[in-house]
Amino acid sequence: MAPWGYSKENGPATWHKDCPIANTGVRQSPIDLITTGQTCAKYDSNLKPVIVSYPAFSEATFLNNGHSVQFQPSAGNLSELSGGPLTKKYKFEQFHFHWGNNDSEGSEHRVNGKMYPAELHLVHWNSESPNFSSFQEAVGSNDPHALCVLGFFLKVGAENASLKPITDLLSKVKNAGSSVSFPGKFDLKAVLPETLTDYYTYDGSLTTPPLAECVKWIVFKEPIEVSTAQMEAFRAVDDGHGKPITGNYRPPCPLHTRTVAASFK
Ligand SMILES: NS(=O)(=O)N=C1NCCCN1
Ligand SMILES: [Zn+2]
Repeated sequence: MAPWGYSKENGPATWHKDCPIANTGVRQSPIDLITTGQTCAKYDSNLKPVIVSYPAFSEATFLNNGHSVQFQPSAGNLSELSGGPLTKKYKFEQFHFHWGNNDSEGSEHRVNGKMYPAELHLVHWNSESPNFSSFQEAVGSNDPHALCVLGFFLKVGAENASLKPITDLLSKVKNAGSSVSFPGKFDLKAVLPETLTDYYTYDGSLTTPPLAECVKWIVFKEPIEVSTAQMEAFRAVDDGHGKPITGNYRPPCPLHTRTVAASFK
């Protein structure tokens, strides 16, 4: 089968052919985060702020893999995540983005049906588990919380100086399969809001094949601002078939019996 993607021929509606869990899974991601009514997110006063320890990365690869652009530091990186709903420490693996070809679509998670123009995912794996000792092993582990992904919505506004080193690099990885070694240091901490207190959290999956149901999702309420020019830079990245990636987001999946917790009222 042709590698998966987001076109009519290989997009989310076809992924079940190689990944049956796409249709049979009961904890698939993304979801629509509903804030009022029956199945809405429930405030949980026990939810603490998320704690990140992200020393500036000094060595990383920035890659266009044909379905997103991802920033992956070298194996030695010491960046860690804890707190929030987590009981363990997680190691940073990579970050990547999902976006649309206009400002009314692009995020994977939605809030009361509203999509943002893009969504940033920071991917981590549980580094304290006795059952695996790498990201790839974590994905294949069947552990319900092997991974933790932090999701941040992007909205159009002022230019984001902290993300500029990334958005300025997009033209260098325009072609699918291309990658560059990230020049200099990158301070991911500076991209994030200062306090990581207000978020939704639920048990879900990877939103791309293999769609493994091993992710503790933490999606932050406050969007991060980027400029129109920065959004346009994402929309110029190619998918390997000579076309721009025009919407690398999976539609929302059924909640089934899951509940969503909110760390804020
Ligand atoms: N969009 S997602 O859920 O983070 N999906 C991922 N798939 C494999 C690599 C890490 N992330
Ligand atoms: Zn993602």
